[in-house]
Amino acid sequence: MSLWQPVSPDVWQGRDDSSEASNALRLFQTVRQSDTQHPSGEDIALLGFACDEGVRRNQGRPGAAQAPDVLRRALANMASHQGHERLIDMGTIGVDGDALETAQQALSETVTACQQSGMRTLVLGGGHETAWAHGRGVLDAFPGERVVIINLDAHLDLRHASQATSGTPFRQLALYCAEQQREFHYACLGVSRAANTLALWDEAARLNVTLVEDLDFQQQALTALTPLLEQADRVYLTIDLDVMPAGEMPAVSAPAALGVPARDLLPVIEKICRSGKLQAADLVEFSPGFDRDGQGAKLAARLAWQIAHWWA
Ligand SMILES: N=CN[C@@H](CCC(=O)O)C(=O)O
Ligand SMILES: [Mn+2]
Ligand SMILES: [Mn+2]
Repeated sequence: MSLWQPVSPDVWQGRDDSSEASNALRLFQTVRQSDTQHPSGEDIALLGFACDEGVRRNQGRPGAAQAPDVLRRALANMASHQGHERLIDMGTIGVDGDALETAQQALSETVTACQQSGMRTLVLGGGHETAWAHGRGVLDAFPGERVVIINLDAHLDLRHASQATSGTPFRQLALYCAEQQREFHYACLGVSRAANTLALWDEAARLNVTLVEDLDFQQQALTALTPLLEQADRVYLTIDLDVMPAGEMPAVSAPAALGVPARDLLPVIEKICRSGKLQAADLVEFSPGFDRDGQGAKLAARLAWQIAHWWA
């Protein structure tokens, strides 16, 4: 089986208002496909990662493998504004059975190639195992540069485990940086004290992670961003959708009891996007089977929509 899967033509579909005016367009009419267009330096490569093997290994609720096309469909009918013309859909990378590491390697290499050709990368899907692949791809594209990883998440994902899971990506990235004598810069914003054991908090302290708890997000998150953005050469933003309250975002592997509402997340996301340093972003842990009337998909797609818009 090929790990790379093209996007089916029935995914990017929506309401056609183009007879009303030449700029009455929606994303399905402006997103370009990689096989028909040559990417340029200004483009944002949209990549799906159809994978939930990391969630399965982490004893979670599988389903995140279905995320890429569900999120593409939710994006398709949204109005196309500034920045959205830069989106170029490069297809989806899947996982063959339980061969997670092979799929992660494929995503990592694709991200590095896109980044080195001057594109930025927006990855949709996967459990948080996406971050080991996406983050490594960015690190490999910019050796010698200071890459700051900003994770909006209820969980630290610094687990110590015998194999890669959705709970280990930032520990893997920390080890990877240490092997290369690179500094590891990691911030976890929106983290829940109740959802992470003391052992994980100790690990975060050992790795000098910048932390803003869910309870303090409104007061502290924007302030905490300033030094992070100043010290960065490049930023990798990863959004674990379980950072939001379960009532807003039911469609995740591990729903948050409290969470940070999207309204509070968005100013932080905007500041990161407008910093001029954002190189890569992803939305992970979306699990469509747990959605309610497509509301979680719409909200996740709106975050992706804002990122592409503010990135411009
Ligand atoms: N991606 C990470 N997920 C959480 C899952 C927690 C849970 O299943 O309750 C973690 O490992 O901490
Ligand atoms: Mn996570
Ligand atoms: Mn999480």
